[in-house]
Amino acid sequence: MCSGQAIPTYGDKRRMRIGLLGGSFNPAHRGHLALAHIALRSLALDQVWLMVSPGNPLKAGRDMAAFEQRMESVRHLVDDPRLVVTDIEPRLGTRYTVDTVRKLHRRFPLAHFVWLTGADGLVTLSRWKGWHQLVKAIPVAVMPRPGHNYAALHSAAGRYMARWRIPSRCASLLPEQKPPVWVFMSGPQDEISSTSIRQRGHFRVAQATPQPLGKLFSGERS
Ligand SMILES: Nc1ncnc2c1ncn2[C@@H]1O[C@H](COP(=O)(O)OP(=O)(O)OP(=O)(O)O)[C@@H](O)[C@H]1O
Ligand SMILES: O=C(O)c1ccc[n+]([C@@H]2O[C@H](COP(=O)([O-])O)[C@@H](O)[C@H]2O)c1
Repeated sequence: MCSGQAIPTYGDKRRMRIGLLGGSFNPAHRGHLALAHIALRSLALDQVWLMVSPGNPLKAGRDMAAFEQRMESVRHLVDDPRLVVTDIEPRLGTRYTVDTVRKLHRRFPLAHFVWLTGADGLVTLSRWKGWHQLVKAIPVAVMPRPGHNYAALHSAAGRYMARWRIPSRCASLLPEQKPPVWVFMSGPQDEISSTSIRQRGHFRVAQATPQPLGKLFSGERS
Protein backbone atom coordinates (compact mmCIF):
# COMPACT_ATOMS: atom_id res chain seq x y z
CA MET A 1 0.00 0.00 0.00
CA CYS A 2 1.09 3.56 -0.65
CA SER A 3 -0.92 5.09 2.18
CA GLY A 4 1.55 3.92 4.83
CA GLN A 5 4.27 6.12 3.41
CA ALA A 6 5.13 9.47 4.91
CA ILE A 7 5.16 11.34 1.61
CA PRO A 8 4.51 15.07 1.90
CA THR A 9 1.97 16.40 -0.59
CA TYR A 10 0.79 19.82 -1.63
CA GLY A 11 -2.67 18.80 -0.46
CA ASP A 12 -4.68 20.17 -3.38
CA LYS A 13 -5.79 17.32 -5.59
CA ARG A 14 -7.89 19.35 -8.04
CA ARG A 15 -5.08 21.09 -9.90
CA MET A 16 -4.19 20.11 -13.49
CA ARG A 17 -1.69 17.27 -13.64
CA ILE A 18 0.64 17.75 -16.58
CA GLY A 19 3.49 15.51 -17.73
CA LEU A 20 6.34 17.25 -19.54
CA LEU A 21 7.93 15.08 -22.20
CA GLY A 22 10.89 17.10 -23.44
CA GLY A 23 12.72 15.75 -26.43
CA SER A 24 14.63 16.35 -29.61
CA PHE A 25 12.03 14.29 -31.53
CA ASN A 26 14.46 13.91 -34.42
CA PRO A 27 12.06 12.36 -35.47
CA ALA A 28 9.16 11.49 -33.14
CA HIS A 29 8.29 7.78 -32.97
CA ARG A 30 6.05 5.18 -31.30
CA GLY A 31 8.37 5.01 -28.24
CA HIS A 32 7.49 8.65 -27.44
CA LEU A 33 3.79 7.89 -27.94
CA ALA A 34 3.95 4.82 -25.68
CA LEU A 35 5.76 6.79 -22.98
CA ALA A 36 3.12 9.54 -23.14
CA HIS A 37 0.20 7.09 -22.93
CA ILE A 38 1.72 5.05 -20.12
CA ALA A 39 2.37 8.27 -18.20
CA LEU A 40 -1.20 9.50 -18.78
CA ARG A 41 -2.54 6.25 -17.38
CA SER A 42 -0.17 5.35 -14.58
CA LEU A 43 0.34 8.91 -13.26
CA ALA A 44 -3.35 9.79 -13.79
CA LEU A 45 -2.37 12.88 -15.77
CA ASP A 46 -4.75 15.29 -17.48
CA GLN A 47 -2.28 16.10 -20.25
CA VAL A 48 1.20 15.35 -21.54
CA TRP A 49 3.01 18.23 -23.20
CA LEU A 50 5.38 17.03 -25.91
CA MET A 51 7.89 19.79 -25.60
CA VAL A 52 10.14 20.03 -28.64
CA SER A 53 13.61 21.14 -27.62
CA PRO A 54 15.20 24.01 -29.56
CA GLY A 55 18.41 21.99 -29.17
CA ASN A 56 19.53 19.51 -26.53
CA PRO A 57 22.58 21.13 -24.92
CA LEU A 58 24.31 17.70 -24.90
CA LYS A 59 23.66 16.82 -28.55
CA ALA A 60 25.74 18.21 -31.41
CA GLY A 61 23.67 19.82 -34.15
CA ARG A 62 25.13 17.78 -37.04
CA ASP A 63 22.20 15.56 -37.98
CA MET A 64 19.59 17.51 -36.03
CA ALA A 65 16.60 18.52 -38.16
CA ALA A 66 15.21 22.04 -38.09
CA PHE A 67 12.91 22.86 -35.18
CA GLU A 68 9.81 23.14 -37.42
CA GLN A 69 10.51 19.77 -39.04
CA ARG A 70 10.74 18.13 -35.62
CA MET A 71 7.54 19.90 -34.46
CA GLU A 72 5.81 18.56 -37.56
CA SER A 73 6.95 15.00 -36.88
CA VAL A 74 5.42 15.19 -33.38
CA ARG A 75 2.17 16.68 -34.71
CA HIS A 76 1.88 13.72 -37.11
CA LEU A 77 2.40 11.26 -34.28
CA VAL A 78 -0.12 12.36 -31.68
CA ASP A 79 -3.42 10.52 -31.54
CA ASP A 80 -5.14 11.90 -28.47
CA PRO A 81 -6.35 15.41 -27.50
CA ARG A 82 -4.60 15.06 -24.13
CA LEU A 83 -1.25 15.02 -25.93
CA VAL A 84 -0.25 18.64 -26.51
CA VAL A 85 2.54 19.43 -28.94
CA THR A 86 4.31 22.58 -27.84
CA ASP A 87 7.05 25.00 -28.82
CA ILE A 88 7.05 26.47 -25.34
CA GLU A 89 10.82 26.37 -24.83
CA PRO A 90 11.57 28.80 -27.67
CA ARG A 91 8.60 30.85 -26.47
CA LEU A 92 10.07 31.03 -22.98
CA GLY A 93 13.56 31.55 -24.37
CA THR A 94 14.91 28.49 -22.52
CA ARG A 95 17.02 25.52 -23.54
CA TYR A 96 18.04 24.03 -20.19
CA THR A 97 15.34 22.02 -18.43
CA VAL A 98 15.95 23.58 -15.02
CA ASP A 99 15.24 27.03 -16.54
CA THR A 100 12.16 25.78 -18.40
CA VAL A 101 10.68 24.20 -15.28
CA ARG A 102 11.32 27.34 -13.21
CA LYS A 103 9.52 29.49 -15.78
CA LEU A 104 6.64 27.03 -16.19
CA HIS A 105 6.06 26.98 -12.44
CA ARG A 106 5.97 30.76 -12.45
CA ARG A 107 3.65 30.95 -15.45
CA PHE A 108 1.30 28.10 -14.41
CA PRO A 109 1.30 28.22 -10.61
CA LEU A 110 -1.77 25.96 -10.33
CA ALA A 111 -0.40 23.07 -12.39
CA HIS A 112 1.18 19.93 -10.99
CA PHE A 113 4.02 19.28 -13.44
CA VAL A 114 5.92 15.98 -13.70
CA TRP A 115 9.13 15.55 -15.73
CA LEU A 116 8.91 12.47 -17.98
CA THR A 117 11.95 10.72 -19.33
CA GLY A 118 13.17 7.41 -20.63
CA ALA A 119 15.77 5.56 -18.55
CA ASP A 120 18.56 6.97 -20.75
CA GLY A 121 17.64 10.43 -19.46
CA LEU A 122 18.48 9.37 -15.93
CA VAL A 123 21.86 8.09 -17.13
CA THR A 124 22.83 11.53 -18.48
CA LEU A 125 21.03 13.62 -15.86
CA SER A 126 24.15 14.30 -13.80
CA ARG A 127 25.54 16.22 -16.80
CA TRP A 128 22.51 18.53 -17.06
CA LYS A 129 22.68 22.12 -15.92
CA GLY A 130 21.55 22.48 -12.28
CA TRP A 131 20.34 18.88 -12.03
CA HIS A 132 20.25 18.86 -8.21
CA GLN A 133 17.93 21.87 -8.31
CA LEU A 134 15.90 20.25 -11.07
CA VAL A 135 15.13 17.07 -9.10
CA LYS A 136 14.21 19.24 -6.11
CA ALA A 137 11.89 21.33 -8.26
CA ILE A 138 9.73 18.73 -10.03
CA PRO A 139 8.62 15.10 -9.55
CA VAL A 140 10.22 12.79 -12.11
CA ALA A 141 8.78 9.69 -13.80
CA VAL A 142 11.22 7.38 -15.58
CA MET A 143 10.09 4.98 -18.29
CA PRO A 144 12.12 1.77 -18.65
CA ARG A 145 14.00 1.49 -21.94
CA PRO A 146 15.85 -1.57 -23.23
CA GLY A 147 19.58 -1.40 -22.52
CA HIS A 148 19.37 1.60 -20.17
CA ASN A 149 17.59 0.43 -17.02
CA TYR A 150 20.50 -1.00 -15.06
CA ALA A 151 22.69 1.96 -16.02
CA ALA A 152 19.94 4.38 -14.93
CA LEU A 153 19.58 2.89 -11.46
CA HIS A 154 23.35 2.81 -10.98
CA SER A 155 24.07 6.21 -12.52
CA ALA A 156 25.20 9.16 -10.41
CA ALA A 157 21.69 10.62 -10.56
CA GLY A 158 20.01 7.24 -9.92
CA ARG A 159 22.11 6.69 -6.79
CA TYR A 160 21.64 10.27 -5.57
CA MET A 161 17.87 10.04 -6.06
CA ALA A 162 17.44 6.50 -4.69
CA ARG A 163 16.22 7.74 -1.28
CA TRP A 164 13.31 9.61 -2.92
CA ARG A 165 12.03 6.80 -5.12
CA ILE A 166 8.46 5.63 -4.61
CA PRO A 167 7.18 2.21 -5.78
CA SER A 168 5.62 2.03 -9.24
CA ARG A 169 2.31 0.91 -7.69
CA CYS A 170 2.16 4.40 -6.10
CA ALA A 171 2.78 6.20 -9.42
CA SER A 172 -0.67 7.80 -9.52
CA LEU A 173 0.23 9.78 -6.39
CA LEU A 174 3.41 11.23 -7.92
CA PRO A 175 2.08 14.51 -9.43
CA GLU A 176 0.92 15.76 -6.02
CA GLN A 177 4.11 14.82 -4.20
CA LYS A 178 6.46 17.51 -3.04
CA PRO A 179 9.81 16.97 -4.83
CA PRO A 180 12.33 15.47 -4.62
CA VAL A 181 10.35 12.36 -5.51
CA TRP A 182 10.43 10.00 -8.46
CA VAL A 183 9.15 6.72 -9.81
CA PHE A 184 10.46 4.09 -12.16
CA MET A 185 7.28 3.30 -14.05
CA SER A 186 6.42 -0.16 -15.26
CA GLY A 187 5.26 -0.96 -18.76
CA PRO A 188 6.20 -2.66 -21.99
CA GLN A 189 9.62 -1.68 -23.33
CA ASP A 190 10.42 -0.79 -26.91
CA GLU A 191 13.84 -0.69 -28.59
CA ILE A 192 12.82 2.02 -31.06
CA SER A 193 14.90 5.19 -31.22
CA SER A 194 15.17 8.26 -33.45
CA THR A 195 18.76 7.23 -34.18
CA SER A 196 17.65 3.88 -35.66
CA ILE A 197 15.02 5.64 -37.80
CA ARG A 198 17.60 8.11 -39.14
CA GLN A 199 20.08 5.29 -39.74
CA ARG A 200 17.52 3.39 -41.79
CA GLY A 201 17.06 6.54 -43.89
CA HIS A 202 13.39 6.87 -42.86
CA PHE A 203 13.76 10.51 -41.86
CA ARG A 204 15.46 12.97 -44.13
CA VAL A 205 17.02 15.69 -42.02
CA ALA A 206 16.39 19.04 -43.70
CA GLN A 207 19.42 21.26 -43.23
CA ALA A 208 18.90 23.20 -40.02
CA THR A 209 20.21 26.74 -40.01
CA PRO A 210 21.59 27.54 -36.55
CA GLN A 211 19.22 30.13 -35.07
CA PRO A 212 19.36 32.14 -31.88
CA LEU A 213 16.57 30.99 -29.53
CA GLY A 214 14.43 34.09 -29.99
CA LYS A 215 14.31 33.63 -33.78
CA LEU A 216 12.58 30.25 -33.49
CA PHE A 217 9.44 31.87 -32.26
CA SER A 218 8.45 35.41 -33.05
CA GLY A 219 5.71 35.72 -30.41
CA GLU A 220 5.72 36.67 -26.76
CA ARG A 221 8.77 35.80 -24.66
CA SER A 222 9.12 36.24 -20.95
N1 LIG B 1 11.85 3.66 -26.92
C1 LIG B 1 11.77 4.48 -25.88
N2 LIG B 1 11.45 4.01 -24.64
C2 LIG B 1 11.40 4.84 -23.57
N3 LIG B 1 11.66 6.17 -23.62
C3 LIG B 1 11.99 6.70 -24.81
C4 LIG B 1 12.05 5.89 -26.00
N4 LIG B 1 12.41 6.68 -27.02
C5 LIG B 1 12.56 7.92 -26.52
N5 LIG B 1 12.30 7.95 -25.20
C6 LIG B 1 12.38 9.10 -24.30
O1 LIG B 1 11.73 10.20 -24.92
C7 LIG B 1 12.42 11.42 -24.62
C8 LIG B 1 12.82 12.11 -25.92
O2 LIG B 1 13.68 11.22 -26.61
P1 LIG B 1 14.43 11.60 -27.96
O3 LIG B 1 13.60 12.56 -28.73
O4 LIG B 1 15.83 11.93 -27.68
O5 LIG B 1 14.35 10.20 -28.75
P2 LIG B 1 15.49 9.12 -28.91
O6 LIG B 1 14.88 7.98 -29.63
O7 LIG B 1 16.14 8.84 -27.61
O8 LIG B 1 16.50 9.93 -29.86
P3 LIG B 1 18.01 9.62 -30.33
O9 LIG B 1 18.07 8.18 -30.75
O10 LIG B 1 18.22 10.59 -31.44
O11 LIG B 1 18.89 9.92 -29.13
C9 LIG B 1 13.62 11.03 -23.79
O12 LIG B 1 13.28 11.18 -22.41
C10 LIG B 1 13.82 9.55 -24.10
O13 LIG B 1 14.42 8.86 -23.03
O1 LIG C 1 19.04 20.97 -19.11
C1 LIG C 1 19.96 20.29 -19.56
O2 LIG C 1 21.17 20.49 -19.27
C2 LIG C 1 19.63 19.17 -20.51
C3 LIG C 1 20.59 18.33 -21.04
C4 LIG C 1 20.21 17.31 -21.90
C5 LIG C 1 18.87 17.13 -22.23
N1 LIG C 1 17.96 17.96 -21.68
C6 LIG C 1 16.54 17.79 -22.03
O3 LIG C 1 16.18 16.44 -22.02
C7 LIG C 1 15.08 16.23 -22.91
C8 LIG C 1 15.39 15.01 -23.75
O4 LIG C 1 16.38 15.34 -24.68
P1 LIG C 1 16.69 14.39 -25.90
O5 LIG C 1 17.55 15.18 -26.84
O6 LIG C 1 17.38 13.20 -25.32
O7 LIG C 1 15.37 14.06 -26.51
C9 LIG C 1 14.94 17.53 -23.70
O8 LIG C 1 13.84 18.25 -23.18
C10 LIG C 1 16.24 18.26 -23.44
O9 LIG C 1 16.13 19.67 -23.46
C11 LIG C 1 18.30 18.95 -20.85
